[in-house]
Amino acid sequence: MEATFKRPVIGVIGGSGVYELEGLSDTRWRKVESPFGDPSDELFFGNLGGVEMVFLPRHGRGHKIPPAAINYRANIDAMKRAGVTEIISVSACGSFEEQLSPGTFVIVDQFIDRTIDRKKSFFGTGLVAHVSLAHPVCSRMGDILEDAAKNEGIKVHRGGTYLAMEGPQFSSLAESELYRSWGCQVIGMTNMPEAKLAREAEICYATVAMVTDYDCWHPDHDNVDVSAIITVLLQNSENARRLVRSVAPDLSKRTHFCSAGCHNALDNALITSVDARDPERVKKLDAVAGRVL
Ligand SMILES: CSC[C@H]1O[C@H](OP(=O)(O)O)[C@H](O)[C@@H]1O
Ligand SMILES: Nc1ncnc2[nH]cnc12
Repeated sequence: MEATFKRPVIGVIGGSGVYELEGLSDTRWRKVESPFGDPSDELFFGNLGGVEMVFLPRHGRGHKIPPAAINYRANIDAMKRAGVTEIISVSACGSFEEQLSPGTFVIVDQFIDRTIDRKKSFFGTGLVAHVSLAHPVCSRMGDILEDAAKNEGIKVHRGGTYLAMEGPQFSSLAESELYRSWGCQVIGMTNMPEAKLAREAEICYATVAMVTDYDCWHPDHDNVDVSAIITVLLQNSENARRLVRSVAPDLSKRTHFCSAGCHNALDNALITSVDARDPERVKKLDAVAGRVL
């Protein structure tokens, strides 16, 4: 079915240390029901100079949910139901490179998924789909985020591979060295399967990975711990807020579907013949895949 153009609604998924989005008007927290279960929290709706915004704290307000227990499917499904067309993921991360020092914002462009115990697809038995993840983040959003960060005087690095680990423990030194030898730039515990699910839901997705530490490989820096991460995050939260405020109007200027193809990710993805589909699964996919069902 032809896609119908929907006006941009900017979603923000806030990670560690980012539990609210200030500076919006007409704000309200509202529960959004999902057939995939409970999202991490209510969604926070608001308006930023005419731009519709929807915010979700990934770990819930008060940081109650660990990375592996986050219901990523419910979160993305709820965002889709709320009309969100592009998601900015704001995440804390460890750095594998000397020059990516704490405080640097990395606009990630690739992922390696080492998570093991998470639901990673909306599809499955009864309705099988395979989307492309060759380019797992939206390059158009990446361009806008990079320009905005530079304009705001934020130290930004364009491109980089985010190693998604299962956690909740941080890496061993051997793992940290392994990921460095693979050429990864940053490490975190949450952006997979989030990015995969956003792609299946045809929502543009971009990660702003805020470096908080050097994990445990750097001989001149202490091994990462939560208090060090929070200290850096608090120092950087104003930068994160300025970046979001600065990109929202630019993202909302889009008058066509995403030029990078995110809004058409399901065009050639479904493989189960119509008569073999499980009606129950099809029903749950009304928001995520209704366009192609
Ligand atoms: C608080 S330390 C580890 C924690 O921080 C990152 O969370 P998020 O990606 O939501 O900012 C990392 O992925 C871990 O979940
Ligand atoms: N070193 C690290 N490893 C995993 N997740 C992180 N989040 C912030 N720093 C991290």
